[in-house]
Amino acid sequence: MALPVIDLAAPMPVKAAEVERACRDSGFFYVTGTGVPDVVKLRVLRAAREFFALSEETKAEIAMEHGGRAWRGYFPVGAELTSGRADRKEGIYFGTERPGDPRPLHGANLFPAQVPDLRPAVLEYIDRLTDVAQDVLRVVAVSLGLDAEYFAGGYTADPTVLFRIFHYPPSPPDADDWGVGEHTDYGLLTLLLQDDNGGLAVRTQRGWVDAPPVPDTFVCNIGDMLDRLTGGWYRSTPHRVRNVSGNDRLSFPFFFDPAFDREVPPLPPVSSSAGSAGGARWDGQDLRAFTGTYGEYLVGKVSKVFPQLRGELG
Ligand SMILES: O=C(O)CCC(=O)C(=O)O
Ligand SMILES: [Fe+2]
Repeated sequence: MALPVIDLAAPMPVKAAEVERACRDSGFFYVTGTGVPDVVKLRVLRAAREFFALSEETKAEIAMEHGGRAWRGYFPVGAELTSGRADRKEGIYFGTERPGDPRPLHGANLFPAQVPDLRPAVLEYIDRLTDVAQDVLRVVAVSLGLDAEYFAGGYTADPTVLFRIFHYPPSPPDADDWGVGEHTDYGLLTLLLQDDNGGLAVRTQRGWVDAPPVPDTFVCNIGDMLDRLTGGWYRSTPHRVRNVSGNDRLSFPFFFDPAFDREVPPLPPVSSSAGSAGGARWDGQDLRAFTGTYGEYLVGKVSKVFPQLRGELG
């Protein structure tokens, strides 16, 4: 029942077969052998913990309201919605540091003066994880019968990178709200670092399966774009979080998505049964029906998450 662990240092044919199996099954697996040093993870964990311990007033100095259309900054507990319902979490939104880039969801990050190490920690983490994501996509490409550089030379040559740090306060055991309500991710690939507390669960074909922390790994999951590109051959699977550990939980999802200005047409079918393989999607949406750039798709999605900021994205 446990989710598989895939070693990125394994020979390509081995890892490609494992990735294919995992992506057709739940779309969730762990990656190890990524080469990301512990210090890079510890540094971002430590700085995040320091940030969330600040007063609400201090944290609000980098509130998302100050991030404009770059869609960056801090949001307090209860401000972010999943499927219209408030999540029990607070967090900070980041992305690739690109001061002056006027596109929605691009631009400069907001960093807190009170935790000076957060800036270098986050920027280093984003750099490292960008390399890991390109590596995972090489394996995904090969698993689909494509050239290893298919993504890096195309959809993700200039990727849309969003990085978030979440703090989930403890939920009582009988809570009926969620840290993050059930959802799928929007893009190609998500890589998640989490602390020791657990709480993430995945809705597989066999029922809900926990994705607890596993040392020296990231949780990796396929997003809607890869589901769409493969006509449902690879599944973007619903997941949710409830932190019943009794402790404060920190998690670090890194979203790796197609270039903002690119159209994302479906790939050629990988097999005669691909396209119908997945059956109806969990939310009844037909991802293949979408046309336009990835940016248009993404802006439509995120404006539902923070309705009060919708105007910024216009
Ligand atoms: O915090 C987690 O474990 C998962 C977060 C998540 O699913 C998301 O941000 O899309
Ligand atoms: Fe997610």
